[in-house]
Formats: sequence, structure tokens, C-alpha cells
Amino acid sequence: MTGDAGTPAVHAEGLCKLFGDREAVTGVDLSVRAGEIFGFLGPNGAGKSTTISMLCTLLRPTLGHAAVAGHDVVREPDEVRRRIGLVFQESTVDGDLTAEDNLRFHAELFGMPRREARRTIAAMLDMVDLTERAGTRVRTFSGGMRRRLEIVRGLLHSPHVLFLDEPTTGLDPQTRVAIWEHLHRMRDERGTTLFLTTHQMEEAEHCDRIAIIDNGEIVAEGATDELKAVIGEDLITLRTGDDDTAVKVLRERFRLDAAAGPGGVRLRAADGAAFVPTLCAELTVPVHSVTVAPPTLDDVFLHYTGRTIREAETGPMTMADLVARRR
Ligand SMILES: Nc1ncnc2c1ncn2[C@@H]1O[C@H](COP(=O)(O)OP(=O)(O)OP(=O)(O)O)[C@@H](O)[C@H]1O
Repeated sequence: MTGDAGTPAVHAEGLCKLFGDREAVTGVDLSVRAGEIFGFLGPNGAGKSTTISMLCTLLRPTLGHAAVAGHDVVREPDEVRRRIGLVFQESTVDGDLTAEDNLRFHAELFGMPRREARRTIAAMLDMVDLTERAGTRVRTFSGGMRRRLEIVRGLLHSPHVLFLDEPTTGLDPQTRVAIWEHLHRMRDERGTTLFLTTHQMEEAEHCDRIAIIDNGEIVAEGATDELKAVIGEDLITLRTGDDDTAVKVLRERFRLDAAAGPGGVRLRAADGAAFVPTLCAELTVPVHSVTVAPPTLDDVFLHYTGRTIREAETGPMTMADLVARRR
């Protein structure tokens, strides 16, 4: 399942894509280890789909190099295609076929021998708890069942790397949890490298490592905990008897950038929990409650880009859109 020992599953150096004079991707460098869950986090329009499309050989880079499972995406596109699976955001399974027939059709496209296909399809359906629905037309499936089927279809030919465009967008929270359980299981049982794009912080939290992309450029990369540690400061929220006075004291005595809002008084401080006793002792107003929250990926995004990911959103565009635009 993994490539040669030591060969990165995905490697890119100086990857750029220009559309006319528009720079969609401006010099992306990244390296993803075999068996890793790697997330590409960024707002809509940041360049995620363009980058992933270059890695999947759907778009030719304007500049730079990339290799997937040790094969160059420009010089050896067929080798790359044989070693990757793709899961688009939009459903691409055939609703008039059964779950099993959808998978069988895909296996035939990849030239899998019949017996191997039968065995693999059964194992895949079992892995995503769809065995009992194998003979049911996909038209009757829920969104989550469809997505599970799409994901195992992408895995059917045992790719080294499964690329997923926003794997749980549009699904309800319970289904998202289930999909992630399946994705972790796939990585753990089969060693598949997962490379996904997302603009959702919760989705990025499932990754071993993420790269934050903004305006076509990677602005930060690392394990989610490492990235959060860079922020260093916790968010403290206080409910007090007099928020305005509390803010005044915090600013004047502690030189902290506190602000009062509908949720109470908010401020940031290093090692928030240790700071709370001093804070409560010094405040001249009654404190009703205190919460201390460690930094989130949203804080990390804000730190590196100067805005929250929601503010940065420009409008949805997906990998499937990109494929369509190329036609
Ligand atoms: N074929 C194209 N022609 C012109 N501009 C394009 C084309 N494809 C992408 N772009 C532009 O390049 C930039 C990056 O787009 P891209 O789709 O890669 O972003 P994204 O981060 O994947 O966002 P989304 O999640 O919406 O797909 C955007 O400004 C987009 O409008």
C-alpha cells in the first residue's frame, strides 16, 4: 500500500498555476509521508482545488514539480493515475445501480480480475457497514451512505494516495463522525495515505498534519498541536457583575487586550489556567464564572492570515468544478 520506504507519498516543490495573469497557486512546497492523513486547510478560492488537481494530473502546473507515490505528475501521469483514488465533493455514484454494481463497474474500469474484484468489493462494503445494502439501488441511500460508497470506490484499486475534496461537507454532524471513523480505519488497516482539502476546522482536527493555504500560498504547516502551540495564548472568558469595570481593570492593571461582548469579557493570556487565581484576586468586581480555552485552528488561521477563515471565504468552488472548467 505504501510506496518505497522513504519515498514521500506526495511531494511538491515550487508548484505554481497561473490562469491567464491570475496566480491561483504561487509556489507550493509540501511533503506528505506514506500513511499520513494530510489536510489542506483554506478558505474557498485559496487554491486548494487547483493544487490537488495538479497533484492528481487533472491540471498541468505552470511551474514547479510534483510527484505522487514517487512518480512525476507531468512526465508520468499514467503511473500517478494508477496509484491514486479520487473522491469528489459532489456525488458521482450512479443512483440507478446498486452499491455493489457501482463498485463492480469501477473495478472493471481499473481492469481488476473478477475474483479479486468480488473479494475486495465484499471487504470494502463491510468496512463501511454497507454489506446489507449491497444489492440496493444507490438512489435510496442517505447522503452519508453515498459518501461512504464514494470513499470505498476511490479505494477499490488499492491506491497509494486517496485524494478527497471536502469529504464531509454538507453532511450532518453524526454522519461526519461516522465518515471519519471509516477514514481512520482505512488508514490504520490499509496504510492508505489520505490527502484532503477542507475549509472546516473540525475536519482539519482529524489530520495528522495540515498545511494552511491562503491566496495560493502555504502560510503554515505542521501537526495541529504544533500549530496551536505557536499561538501560545489561551482564550479566557469571564462572566462578571460589571463587565465594563472588569475590562478597565484588565487593561490598566494587566495591560491585557480585554473586550466585553454578549458572551462576557474575553481576553488572551499565556497559561490561562494558572493566571485565573491572580485575575480573580485582582478584579474589583464579582466574578460569576471563568472558562479557559486552548487555541483553536481558527486562531491559527487568524494569526497567519490576519482574518478568520469565515471572513476569508469568497464562494464555493470544488475539484469537480475545476474538472468541468477544463472541458
Ligand atoms: N480555470 C480557472 N480559470 C480562472 N481562474 C481560476 C480557474 N480555476 C481556479 N481559478 C481561480 O484560482 C483561485 C483558486 O481557486 P481554487 O478553486 O483552487 O480554490 P479553492 O481553495 O479550492 O477553493 P474552493 O474550495 O472554492 O474550490 C480562485 O481565485 C479561482 O477563482
